[in-house]
This record gives sequence, C-alpha cells and structure tokens, in this order.
Amino acid sequence: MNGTNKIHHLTEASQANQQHGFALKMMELLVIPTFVVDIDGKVIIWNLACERLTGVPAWEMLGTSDHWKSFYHEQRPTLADLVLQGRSGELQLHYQRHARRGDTEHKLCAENWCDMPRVGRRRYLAADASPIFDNDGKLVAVVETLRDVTDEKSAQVALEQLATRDGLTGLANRRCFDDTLQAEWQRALRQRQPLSLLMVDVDNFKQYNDAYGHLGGDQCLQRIAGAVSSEMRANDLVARYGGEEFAVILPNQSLKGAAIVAERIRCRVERLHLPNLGSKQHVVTVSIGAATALAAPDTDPSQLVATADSALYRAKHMGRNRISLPGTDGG
Ligand SMILES: Nc1nc2c(ncn2[C@@H]2O[C@H](COP(=O)(O)OP(=O)(O)OP(=O)(O)O)[C@@H](O)[C@H]2O)c(=O)[nH]1
Repeated sequence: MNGTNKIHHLTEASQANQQHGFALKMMELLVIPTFVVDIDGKVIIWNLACERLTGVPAWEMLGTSDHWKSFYHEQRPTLADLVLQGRSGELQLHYQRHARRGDTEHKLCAENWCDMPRVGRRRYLAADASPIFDNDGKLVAVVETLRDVTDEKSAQVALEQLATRDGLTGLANRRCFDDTLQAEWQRALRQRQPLSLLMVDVDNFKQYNDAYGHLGGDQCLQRIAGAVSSEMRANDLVARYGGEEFAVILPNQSLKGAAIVAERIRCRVERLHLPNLGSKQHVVTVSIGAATALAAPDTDPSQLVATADSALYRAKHMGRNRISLPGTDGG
C-alpha cells in the first residue's frame, strides 16, 4: 500500500468509526425502547427508553446476557437471541403472534405478554429484531426494538370477550357455541372421532322466577352455570344456549361417556340444594338430552342439535330431573 492509499484507507476507517459512533448515539437517544446484543449475546446497547420500559438501568445490563431477565421470570430466549442463534423456527414456541419480515428470514417480529419482573406489571410487547452485518456480510450484532401495545391488546381481548361471552353467566354465548360446534364438527370429521352434545334445561324455572323474582332467577342461572362448568374437561365447551338452557360440546366423546357427564351435571345441580318450592323435588333440578354423531362429509351438526333437543324433550316428558339418550328410552 503506497502512502496516498494508506491515508485514504485510514480516512475511510475513521469515517466508518465516526458513523458507527453516531449510529450508537442515535440508538441511545431513540424514544423507541431498543437494545443491541453482540455476536456473543452480550448487551452492548440498552437505551434510555428501554430503561424506562423495563425498569432496569443500562449500567446493570451492559456486558451481560441477562436481558431476558428484564422481560421474563423464567429463562427463555428473546427475539434478538432467536435471530442471533438462527433459531427462527422456534418462533411459534415462544410467541403468541409472529412473522418473518421482508425477504430475509433473519428479520423477525413478534408479540407476547411479558412478565416485566422489575416493573411488577405484565405488559404486552411487540418486538422487531434485525441482524447487523459488517462489510463482509458477517453477522456482528442484533438490534431489537420494542413497542408497549398493552392498551391495544387489552381492548382487543375485552372486545373478543364481549363478542363471545354471555353477560350474565360468563359462559360462551350462542354465537360462540355455533362457531365452536362447526369447528368441532370439522375436526371430528378429520379425526374420525365421535362428537357429543348435551342440552341442559332448568326444570320449572318459570315457577322459580315467580317465587324469587327475576333477579333471584338470574342468580340461580349463575349458580347452575358454575356447577355445569365445574364438570368440564379442558376441551369441552359449555355455552348459554338461550334463556334457561345450556349446551355442552364434548369432543371425542362416545354416547356412553356423554351419558356419564350428563348424569354428573344433573347430580351436581341437585346437590346445590337451591330451593324451588314449585318443583316436585323442592330443589332446582335440570333435565338433560344427550346425542352423539360421527361426522360425515357434506353434513352439518344441525341434526346433532335436533337429536339432543328431542332427547331433552323426552326427559321433560318423563318427569324432569333426569337424563335421556336417543334410542334407550323410546327415542
Ligand atoms: N331470571 C331469568 N329468567 C329467565 C331468563 N331467561 C329465561 N328465563 C325464564 O325462564 C322461564 C322458562 O320457562 P318455561 O319455558 O315455561 O320452562 P320451565 O318453567 O323451566 O318449565 P320446564 O322447562 O318445562 O321444566 C321463563 O319464565 C323465562 O322468563 C333469564 O335470563 N333470567
């Protein structure tokens, strides 16, 4: 390298250093919470906004690989770590919503609830992580920016809740029941598994309302909703079908299994010992119709609902406070 080339090279190097320093300063001042980890996974930038978001000062974080501790109680990778370690395949394992950005699989964006141990209040954060390459295309660091979108997420959750929950009992509403039944019907078809349905109706509820008033009736429905829910497994769905009628979807359940669940629900409600002087037993009881179907192509679950409804009608007809199955009691 001759003298002129050497000076030119040095000038380029010092310019690059200057630009690098300028970029670092910019990141420090950004109003967007930002941190950068180097190739060894050590934090080299933890800006003011990140300090504010996490409650963790930069002096505590710089030079360590403890950045996950600012977000989570349990050890797990941050989005920056996934980019750094080429583990983008694990995105769905760690994040509620996620995507790869642009034409490269190195840029990731994702959202999830974070514990925020130092702040002591869970926040829903949207993160973007991008790799930084040197002039030779070698990965040297990863920058992660964060957005606190807790308010938007909470509003979305509340709206979803409003759209799918019954206001009085907190159970799934009729719309949610219809959607879930359709989805479970399709799943039963794919998996060639039976799908069972229970229709649960409160006995002599008109007399209950007459005796205890509409508010008393509402409280009774809440107690029954709690009792029915307590008998459910994780994949089952209890919905308020309408008025004083509840519906229970039991995926992968045979008619025999459905009958066992139905009897458990009937007993559970009886054991609440809610007085209803208008009924034969003098306590609030329910009648339950059960039905099971094997889904077939080009069919829908309406026949399953109709069969469970007919069984319920028979249970009422035969004296109430009982369960009824198709084909076993004259149905
Ligand atoms: N308190 C209250 N009552 C309701 C609600 N929805 C429906 N009902 C009442 O439930 C009663 C249902 O009466 P019916 O359909 O005659 O049935 P039942 O008296 O339970 O008689 P069986 O079903 O034949 O045992 C009516 O009086 C409705 O007003 C509600 O959200 N709250």
